[in-house]
Amino acid sequence: MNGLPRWAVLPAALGALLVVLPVASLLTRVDVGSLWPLLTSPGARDALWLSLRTAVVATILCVVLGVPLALVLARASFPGRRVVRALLLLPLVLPPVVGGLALLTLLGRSGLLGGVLEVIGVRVPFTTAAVVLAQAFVALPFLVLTLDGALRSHDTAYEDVAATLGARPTRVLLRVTLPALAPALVSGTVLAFARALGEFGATITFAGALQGVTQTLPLEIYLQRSSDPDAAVALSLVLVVVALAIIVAAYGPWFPQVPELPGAQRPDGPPSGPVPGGTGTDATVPGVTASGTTASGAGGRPPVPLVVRVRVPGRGVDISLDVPAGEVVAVLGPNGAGKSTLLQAVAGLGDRSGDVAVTIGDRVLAGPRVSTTPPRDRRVGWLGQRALLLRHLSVTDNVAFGPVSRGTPRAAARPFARALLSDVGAAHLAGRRPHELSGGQAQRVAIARALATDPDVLLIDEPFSALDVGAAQHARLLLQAAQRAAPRTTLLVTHDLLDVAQLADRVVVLEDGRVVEDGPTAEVLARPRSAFGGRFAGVNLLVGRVVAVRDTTASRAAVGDAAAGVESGPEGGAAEVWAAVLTTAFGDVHGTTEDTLEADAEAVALFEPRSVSVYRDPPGGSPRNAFAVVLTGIEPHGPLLRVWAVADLPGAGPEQIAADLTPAAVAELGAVPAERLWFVVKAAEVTVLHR
Ligand SMILES: Nc1ncnc2c1ncn2[C@@H]1O[C@H](COP(=O)(O)OP(=O)(O)OP(=O)(O)O)[C@@H](O)[C@H]1O
Repeated sequence: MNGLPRWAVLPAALGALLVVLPVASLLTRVDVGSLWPLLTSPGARDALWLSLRTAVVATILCVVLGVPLALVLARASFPGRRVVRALLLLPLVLPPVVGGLALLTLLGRSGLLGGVLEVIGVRVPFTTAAVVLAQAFVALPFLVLTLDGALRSHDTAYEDVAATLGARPTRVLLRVTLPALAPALVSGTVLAFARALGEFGATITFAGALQGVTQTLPLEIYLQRSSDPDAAVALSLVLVVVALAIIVAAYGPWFPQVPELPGAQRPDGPPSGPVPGGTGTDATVPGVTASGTTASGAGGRPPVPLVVRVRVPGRGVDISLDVPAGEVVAVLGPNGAGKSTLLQAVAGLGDRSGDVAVTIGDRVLAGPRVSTTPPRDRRVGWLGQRALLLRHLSVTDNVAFGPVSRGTPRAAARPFARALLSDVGAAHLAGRRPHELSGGQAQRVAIARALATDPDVLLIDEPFSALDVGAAQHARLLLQAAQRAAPRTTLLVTHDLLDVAQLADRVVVLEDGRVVEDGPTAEVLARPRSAFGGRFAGVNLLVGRVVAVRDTTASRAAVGDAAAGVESGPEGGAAEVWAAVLTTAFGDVHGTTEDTLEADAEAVALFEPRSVSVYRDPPGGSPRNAFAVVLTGIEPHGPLLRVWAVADLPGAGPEQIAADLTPAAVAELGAVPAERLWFVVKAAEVTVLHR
C-alpha cells in the first residue's frame, strides 16, 4: 500500500459495505423457487420491456443532445456559460419528483408549452414519450458533465494539427475529438443509461403508472411492494442484474483505455529503420526517391514566398518577416520571445487577438479588411515537438488523414500514404498503431503526415527536442533530404545548433517580441550580433557603444578622429583592421573591427570562451581586456569546464560571460560561486561588429 495512510482503510471498507451490503441482503431474500413465474408474469415482462425501450431511447436522446451541449459548454465562449453549466447540475441535486413537477408545468395541459401542443393535438404527459422525457431530464447531466470535464482537460493540439491537415470542424469532431474522448463518452453514456433505467420520481409524477405504457420496472417494483413484497424483491433482482450487466459491458476489459498521448510514445530506442550513413548524401537518406523527388509530390509545385506581420500589443509582440520562396528560416529566441506566437499566426491557430497579416504566395490569408482564412484552408503544415498521431488510427491512416480531409478518396490516399512512409523509412510501420511506435518512429510518421498534404509553408516547432541524439539526427536528415528534393518555405523554431546548422538558410533571432537579428545562417553563427545569438553560437557577446576607433595603421585615437577615420576609411586594402573600444556592462572592451563604425553607434564585441583566462588578481602589462567579475557557476563543456560570471560593477545586470578552462586549471583556481575574479582576454581575440 504505497503511500496510502492506514487510517483510510477503515472508512474505505465501510463505504464499500454501505453499497454492497444492502444489495447482498436483497439477494438473500430472493425466493429462487418462485422467481421464474414472477419474472415471466405479464406485468413484470411489460415493465422490463418498457424500461429497456424507454431507457435506450432516453439515452440516445441524451447522446444526440448532450454531446453538442458538452462541446458548446467546453469550447464556445459566451456570456453566462458558467450559469448554464450550474443550471445543468440541477437535475442531479433536485429530488426527481420536483423534476417531474417541472416537466408537468411545462408540458402539462395548462403548462407553458403544453397548452400550445394541446391545440395541435399533441399530448405528452402520461404517455410513453413522457417516460422518455422524464428519464432524459434526470440522465442528461450525467453525460454532459462527464464529457464537459473530459473536453476541458483534453489537449486541443490534436485538433489543431488536424485542422492544419485540412479537416473541417465536423471531421475534426468525429475523427479526432470524439475518438480521443471515447472513454469519457462511454462512461457518460453508461451513467445516463443506468440513471434512466432506475428513474422513478420524475416518471411517476409526469407519466403516471399505466401498465405497458408508462409503468416502468422501478414503478412496478414500487407498486408491487405493498401487495406482493416477494415479487418486488424478485423484480429488484432483475434491475440489479440488468444494471450489473451494463456496468460489466461498459467497463469490461474491452473498455477503451485512458488515451495515451501519441507523441509521448515509448521512450526512444535507436530508430529501428535504416539510419542514414555518414556521407550525408541524398542517396543514403530515405525521404528521397531515385528520381530525386519526394512522394509528397511537392516537386510539381514551385515554392512560394511567405510574408507575415504579427502585432499583439497584449503580448508585447511586433514581428515582421519576409521569407523568400523555398527558404528555411530558423527562428531563435529565449522563452517568451514570441516564436510560438509567430508560428500560430501563420497557421491561423491560437489566440486571434492583435493585428495579423499573412500572405503566402499570392493568397492573402489574414490582414486588414480581409476575412481570416481558417487553418484548414491555409495549406500550412505543422510539425511539433510531439508527434500528435491519432491513437485510434493506424500509421497509414494517420498519414492519409490529410489527403482524405482534402477530398482524396481513401482508396487513393492509402497507397499514397504508404509510399510516403516508405520515403521516410517507415514502410514497416504502416500497419501499427501510434502507441506501438518509439518517439523517433512517431516523429518520422509525423514528418510523412505533414508532407502528405504538400503544404506551401511548413511550420516546425522544436521537432526533435524530445528525441535521443540518433533519432533526432535521422529525422533531421529526412527533413533536409525532403527540402533538397523539393524546397519548401519553412519556419523552424528551435533551440538546437544542429537544426540550425543543418536545415536553416537564414536565422532570425527574436527577443522581447521583436526581431533583433536576421541574417544568413553562417554569418549569424560566426558573427552573431544579438545577445541570444551570441549565447546560441557559443561565443561571449557584449553589447555596447563605440567610444573610440583607431586605424591600426595610423595613430588616431580620439573619438572625433575615429569618426573621421571611419567615414574616409583606412587607406590601402590590406590594412582594413581597426582597433575599436566599446563601453559595455563589463566596462570598456578593446577589440578589432573590419566594420565601418561610427562614434557612439551600437556595436557588439565577440570573443570565444576559450580565449578567456581567469585570475584571482588584476593582471598588469600587455594591452588586454580585464573584466572584474563575480563567479556564478561552473558546468561541464566537452572535455573542459565552462565558468560563468557576471560583471562586478555597480548596477551590473544579469548578463553573463563565460571562460572555458581545463579541469586542472579550475582546480588550481579553487574558485567557488559568488567569488570575485578577473576574466582576461587579449584585444586581438575580440571582434567588434556593428549591430
Ligand atoms: N495565451 C496567452 N495569453 C497571453 N499572453 C501570452 C499567451 N501565450 C503567450 N503569451 C505571451 O506572449 C509572449 C510571447 O510568447 P510565445 O509563447 O510566443 O513565446 P515563445 O518564444 O514561443 O516562448 P517559448 O520558447 O517559451 O515557447 C510572452 O510574453 C508570453 O508571456
